[in-house]
Amino acid sequence: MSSTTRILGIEGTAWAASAALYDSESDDVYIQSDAYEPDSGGIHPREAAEHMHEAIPRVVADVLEHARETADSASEPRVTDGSDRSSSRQRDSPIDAVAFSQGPGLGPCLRIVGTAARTLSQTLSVPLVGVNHMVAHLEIGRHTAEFDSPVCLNASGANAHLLAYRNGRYRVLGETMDTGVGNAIDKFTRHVGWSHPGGPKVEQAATDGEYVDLPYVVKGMDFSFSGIMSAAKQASDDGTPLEDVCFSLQENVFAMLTEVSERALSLTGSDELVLGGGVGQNARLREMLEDMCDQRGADFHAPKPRFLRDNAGMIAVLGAKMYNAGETIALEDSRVDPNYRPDQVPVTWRSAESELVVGRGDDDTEVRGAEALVDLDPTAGRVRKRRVAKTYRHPDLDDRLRRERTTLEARLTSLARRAGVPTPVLSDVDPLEATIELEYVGDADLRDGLTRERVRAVGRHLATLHEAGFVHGDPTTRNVRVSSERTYLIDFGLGYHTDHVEDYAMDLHVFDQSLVGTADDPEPLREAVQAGYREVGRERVLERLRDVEGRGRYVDE
Ligand SMILES: C[C@@H](O)[C@H](NC(=O)OP(=O)(O)OC[C@H]1O[C@@H](n2cnc3c(N)ncnc32)[C@H](O)[C@@H]1O)C(=O)O
Ligand SMILES: Nc1ncnc2c1ncn2[C@@H]1O[C@H](COP(=O)(O)OP(=O)(O)OP(=O)(O)O)[C@@H](O)[C@H]1O
Ligand SMILES: [Fe+2]
Repeated sequence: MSSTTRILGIEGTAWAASAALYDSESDDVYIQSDAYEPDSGGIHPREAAEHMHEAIPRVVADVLEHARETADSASEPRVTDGSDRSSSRQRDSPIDAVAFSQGPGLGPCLRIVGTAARTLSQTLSVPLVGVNHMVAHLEIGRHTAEFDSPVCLNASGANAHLLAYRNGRYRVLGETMDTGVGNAIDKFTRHVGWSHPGGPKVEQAATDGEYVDLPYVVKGMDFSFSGIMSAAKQASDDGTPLEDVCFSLQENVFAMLTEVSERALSLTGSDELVLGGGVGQNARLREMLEDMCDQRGADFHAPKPRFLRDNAGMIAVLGAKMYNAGETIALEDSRVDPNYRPDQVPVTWRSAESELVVGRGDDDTEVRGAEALVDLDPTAGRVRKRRVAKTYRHPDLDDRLRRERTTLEARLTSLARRAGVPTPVLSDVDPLEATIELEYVGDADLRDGLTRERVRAVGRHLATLHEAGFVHGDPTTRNVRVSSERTYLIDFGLGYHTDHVEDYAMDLHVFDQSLVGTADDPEPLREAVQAGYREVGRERVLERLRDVEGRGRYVDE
């Protein structure tokens, strides 16, 4: 297709009133933005909407003028037989379509963007394209990296999640269980009296800091910031120097994001990672991700800052891909959605060949997991697992995590077997070397041999652990080994003792996300886990699971 596509994009989900022109032939992205800066506190939805009301018309007018000025040099719009997409451009329109952020975001802001987009589309007689803001954060990185099938870490203000493409959708492999990563940092800076946005200030202050211990919470590929944020506020109230708190906050929060990204690469078998979102402007976060990818031989790409923070360029670029796939919407379908999730979007603009092929070779004797190097000796029936140092993590944090997890893995693997769940028998533990030796079990990972029966067994096993008062912590389709007779749970390093229903539900949620991320037809399997769980466990946990799944985490003011 030689014709050029020209899309005008509009963004205004929270703080950035932004418009952009994308020209597919030159690949040029012209962006005009006007930021809302609160006088005090965080983002006030009403004030932000007032800002949009005032600034959106201005940035749109500017970009439209640019589009008119450059229209002559773009391929001449024609009104012909309709066989060529460029022919649909109206004779007097300098663009082919208007793309706008349809959600997620603050309702009052989104509505102003929606109205502006509808008006413009009617004035110019061009179609509308409704863009999911989070998918745009992801696609801009895939576009500028020219990666085929990356895992994407979205680290923005109101969100934090890992996405990977499977079966026509971007699946959420993991996400924050409470606030977005930028909002978490901004809340801390508000507490110490710094103005919004706090991220850049924390980055600045962190340069002179020293490491102090703070909480570190990951659950499979999910994570939570509430504990570390309260601890950081407390530490500063108690007089810990702010630069030390900022430094340690960055070290822990970004190490958590890097760890879950590595786990997603390991689970999907992808060797490409892209970063998206405003927090991606942080140099320390980019450094950690780069380092992690280097260590495991994966490619990392972070778009330029102008494409990381909220901007209409990413809306226009994805708008063009969607427009070319025929994804325009009628006026009556253009309503905005403050809770629009990325996995609700049918991805029609990508070819199916870019699907990841996952699986482990039969003759591999050394496997690199997300955390460990695992030497396999099926003949001798033995496995040696070594948690290697992660150079991206602060050495104090790294030592602590590797030692704790090795000890926990040993203890909980045995405890689970005593409770009646098949697990490998342990032969040696060395916490200082972060090494354990255990029995080789199963013929394949569950990921490579998914059946309803096996998944049902996992449901029963998880319920058995929960009834015994602990969680697995990282139940994925790679942390289950299967043979013709048995289904084993392995890799208990993220497990812990707890009697909270919420923790049990999270354990199930982590497994559920891994099914959605790795199975071709996850629905019957998702039902099978719950059926298995119901045989042994409590209904309350399943009820809580539905609650966890239903939580909207997008807008947090
Ligand atoms: C729904 C949408 O409105 C929302 N947008 C959003 O959060 O804006 P974004 O531009 O992606 O990210 C802003 C966040 O990015 C943080 N930030 C900016 N520069 C930073 C830096 N150098 N280090 C850490 N955080 C930084 C800010 O503190 C703020 O919390 C989202 O994408 O979640
Ligand atoms: N006891 C075992 N018997 C057979 N295979 C095993 C055993 N332990 C590990 N493996 C294999 O090695 C892979 C990685 O092991 P493990 O999950 O323990 O490492 P990890 O680094 O914690 O991985 P991740 O965090 O990605 O789950 C497993 O998916 C499995 O294929
Ligand atoms: Fe954003």
